[in-house]
Amino acid sequence: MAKVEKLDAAARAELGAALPEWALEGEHLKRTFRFRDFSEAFGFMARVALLAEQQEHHPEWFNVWNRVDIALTTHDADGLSARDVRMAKAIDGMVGVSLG
Ligand SMILES: C[C@H](O)[C@H](O)[C@H]1CNC2=NC(N)=NC(=O)C2=N1
Repeated sequence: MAKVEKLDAAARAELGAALPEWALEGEHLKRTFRFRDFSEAFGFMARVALLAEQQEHHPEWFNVWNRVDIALTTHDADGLSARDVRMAKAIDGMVGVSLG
């Protein structure tokens, strides 16, 4: 995979406004999601997994029962890139969508 450009300082400064639910921690964007139960949490993870395959960009994540912690970074950039911002926005767009 070709090297990917890291976000520059101006782009990083805009993250708080663009992604208010996400915390910028070093080279990761982090957000914790909570659901009614494990089934809903895992359903969400399945949807994010399909998104990750579409975008060829995969989250670092951790699940315990109804909680899913997601950390986004770009391994090919050794840091944050526009791919993480695009993925975070797409994940935000899924929240609240019925998991059936
Ligand atoms: C070849 C493949 O597309 C790359 O290795 C992709 C896969 N998923 C990835 N996911 C993340 N988070 N960062 C990457 O740099 C990355 N690279």
